[in-house]
Amino acid sequence: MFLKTGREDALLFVNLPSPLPHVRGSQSCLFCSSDFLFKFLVIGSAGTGKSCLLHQFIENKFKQDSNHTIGVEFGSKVVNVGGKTVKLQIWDTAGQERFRSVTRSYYRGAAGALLVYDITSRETYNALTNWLTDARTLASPSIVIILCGNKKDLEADREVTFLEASRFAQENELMFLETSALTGENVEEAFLKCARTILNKIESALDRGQSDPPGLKHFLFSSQDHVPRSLSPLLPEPHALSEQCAARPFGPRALGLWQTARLTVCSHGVFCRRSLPSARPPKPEAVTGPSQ
Ligand SMILES: Nc1nc2c(ncn2[C@@H]2O[C@H](COP(=O)(O)OP(=O)(O)OP(=O)(O)O)[C@@H](O)[C@H]2O)c(=O)[nH]1
Repeated sequence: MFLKTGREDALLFVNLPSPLPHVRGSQSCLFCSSDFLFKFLVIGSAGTGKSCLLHQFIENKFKQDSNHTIGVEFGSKVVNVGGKTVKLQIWDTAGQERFRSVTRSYYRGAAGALLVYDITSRETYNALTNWLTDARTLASPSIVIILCGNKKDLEADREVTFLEASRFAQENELMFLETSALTGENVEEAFLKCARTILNKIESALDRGQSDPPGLKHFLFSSQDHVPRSLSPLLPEPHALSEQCAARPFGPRALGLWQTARLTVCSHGVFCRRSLPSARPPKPEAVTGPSQ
């Protein structure tokens, strides 16, 4: 669906026609049927249960044999948030110190993050400030972070009280939940709460008439930054989709987000790369866009 008026113009890029002609038949492209794509990170010290939280969220079951994550792992899920379909593209990072430089390279473009500590380990709680510093400096300043006190099921071994963690969250402008990847308690809530807040931010920025509010690009689409180098050669050239978009009634404000549209292609490329034809040169109108 393509929309023409003010506010919706800015949403144009997340309402691409589904399916796109050049990806027709590609059932694997979840992005095509989503209104939004948010890049999420799961960060926190080793052993806090980040991989188990992601697994519980995606598979609805506890990951029994979870090993230390090497570098990063990836998962995605389409959820419904306030009537909008949102694809969460979730990067589960390694908590071990030796991978810190690798995980630091994944912050860019993240719209949301789950910052995880283990309620039975004060050490993991004490490390939160360092993780937060990384998130605040390496991601967009508008990143939405939810603090998750995981392993809520291990009440007898608790070392961090709910009250002190909720104070920490308040002081650092974080949302807060205690979760259990084992029982599933509050796991979906954590992801959805974060996604809902991001969506509210986007919508209130657009309501204020900001077609390109600070951080919006980060919210809408992730860039190629997180695409593994091995996949990069498989991605289509940006103009493969630009041409498609240029045939649509762009409003002047939407043009301000042209660069964002180009990034969409990259996201598409990851999921639809087999269906995309080889790139054709862009038409001159693709640069200026037709007037309404
Ligand atoms: N009781 C309980 N155990 C959990 C929970 N979540 C994770 N675990 C256990 O905690 C251990 C570490 O879980 P992981 O998910 O691998 O931890 P991680 O944070 O991804 O660790 P790294 O990949 O090294 O950063 C595993 O033995 C899990 O079985 C939980 O909610 N409750």
